[in-house]
Amino acid sequence: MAAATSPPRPGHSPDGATFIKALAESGSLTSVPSNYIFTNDPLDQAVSDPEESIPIIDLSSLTSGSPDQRSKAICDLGKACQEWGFFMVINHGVSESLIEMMMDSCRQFFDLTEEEKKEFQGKHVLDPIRCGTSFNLSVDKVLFWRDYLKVFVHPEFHSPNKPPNFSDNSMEYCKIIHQVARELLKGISESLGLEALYIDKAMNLDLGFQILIANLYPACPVPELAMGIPPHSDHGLLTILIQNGVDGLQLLHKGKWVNVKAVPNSFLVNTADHIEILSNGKYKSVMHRAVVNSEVARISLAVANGPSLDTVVRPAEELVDDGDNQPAYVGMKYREYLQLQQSNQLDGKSCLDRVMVSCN
Ligand SMILES: O=C(O)CCC(=O)C(=O)O
Ligand SMILES: [Fe+2]
Repeated sequence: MAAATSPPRPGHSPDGATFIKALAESGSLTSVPSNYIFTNDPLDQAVSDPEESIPIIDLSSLTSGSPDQRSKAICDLGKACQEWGFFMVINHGVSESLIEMMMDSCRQFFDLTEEEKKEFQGKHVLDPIRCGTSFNLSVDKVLFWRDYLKVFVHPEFHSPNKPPNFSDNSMEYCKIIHQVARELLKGISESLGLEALYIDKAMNLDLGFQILIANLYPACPVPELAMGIPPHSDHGLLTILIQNGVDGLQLLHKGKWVNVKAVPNSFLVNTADHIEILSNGKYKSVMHRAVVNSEVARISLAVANGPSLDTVVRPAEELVDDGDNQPAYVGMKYREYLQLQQSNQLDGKSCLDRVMVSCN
């Protein structure tokens, strides 16, 4: 436990990780410790009321609508992927009680003692259960105001054995989220002019790699000086995120940062790097970041839905030719991509640059 006179210094304790939660809640902080100071360009301020509103997709029109409703939903989905790389999903059919239970389990995980959480620290970026602070302490130059738990949940299901209901809740929640992701990917395939199950088959989603990522961003005394998670794109196909009613996610849209004001009970979905690769750049992965606030802790729960680890992802053959649509990305096995992304600093879309043809 941290005494008020000697607050823990995350990332610098002899035994590895200390969590930002302990530091933020120690009552000893009036400012942001220097190793957390993240200087944002003032021009990077986010806007709350963008001229265009963030797209909303009604999942029920996609799964059980009339043919006309389904065609419209596919068209809306394609537009959302092309113009934003982000959309909110409503009428997703996942019960509010399951979402609440899952959120509670995450909160209870972060409320475990430091000693208990350290059991799940993990050592390697591909360890199936890993909790920690910031992003990757061995490479982060500035620390982020974030604690996290990452768990591989598909095709093999893992779970910490504490708190008591975490395993049951995450198994049920992640299974449903996998189905939602597959439904959305059917619509996205069709919006690209491919057959509905194209992405499902090409990415071998029966063995699709799924990671549950719980993020805790404690209240911060001077939020302008710290960053929860810096600008980045996600590595998989689609990330589906919920939060504890506290906003903080921002997206880069047409060169401006936009605050996401979440519609209650919606899923916040973003397209990730492997959709960009597969679509040969027609749909880009969206840059996003999470900011912190001085009032309350924010918890977000992101489920990253990716290809199977052994899939070599490259642009869909149907979308490339020898003329104007030459492949813009080289193929790479998802496992290698993941390892690359998790082992390096989180730095915008630098990982995707490595598979872009123009950079090779
Ligand atoms: O907390 C958020 O809203 C974003 C989290 C995120 O981008 C991530 O976990 O990859
Ligand atoms: Fe992300």
